[in-house]
Amino acid sequence: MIKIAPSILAADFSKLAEEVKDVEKGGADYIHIDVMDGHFVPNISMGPVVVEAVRKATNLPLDVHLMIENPDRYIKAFAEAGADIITVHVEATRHLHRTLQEIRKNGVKSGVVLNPATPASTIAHVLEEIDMVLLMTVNPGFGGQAFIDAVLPKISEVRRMIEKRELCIDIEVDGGIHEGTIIACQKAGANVFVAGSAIFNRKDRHAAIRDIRSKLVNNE
Ligand SMILES: O=C(CO)[C@@H](O)[C@H](O)COP(=O)(O)O
Repeated sequence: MIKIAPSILAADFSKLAEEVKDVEKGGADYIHIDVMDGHFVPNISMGPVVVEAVRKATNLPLDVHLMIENPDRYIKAFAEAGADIITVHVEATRHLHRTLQEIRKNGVKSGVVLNPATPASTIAHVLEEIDMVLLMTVNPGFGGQAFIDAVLPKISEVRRMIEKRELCIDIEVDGGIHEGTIIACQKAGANVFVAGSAIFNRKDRHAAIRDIRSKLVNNE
């Protein structure tokens, strides 16, 4: 199932509810929320109060990407704030298997994130515990960066790992996703596409979502 997930990091925060409603109307499938702690990544963004505010603005699933050290401390808070999917970084999580189980215990779908430099083999032991793998196609921390092509073989590798074990797990890609990069990601095996600047930097967000989606095969 193809999903388009606008990343609100690139939205206008002075009218966040309007921005979220606009992309929902324009055909978004998820709302992607980037949580940064100024420690795991060199930037600070939003926390559970923003997730709570976005929850009130839309019925779309909220896909919450935790770019924070020791995410265990905040899983309950993000679940209570209204997250539907919580993803944690392999590189920032001390006891990954336990953390992923904790996410599901809180009634939320669980996902694991890999930085561009992190090999696919690091998640082989947790595939049964997850609903989604998020493969970063930029180094996390900022919007508007250039897509790293070298991640493409890892997308195919993760897709093969999932198929070999006959699991039903989404592969999401995030960073530098736009009309020119999305096709290669789909061909490699991704089915969930995060886009920040490619959507929010355009005046007509409905057209932006439509244009991105139109590049994909089986795009319903
Ligand atoms: O997680 C991140 C950045 O760390 C992303 O979600 C960005 O927000 C994507 O922005 P674009 O590359 O699409 O502008």
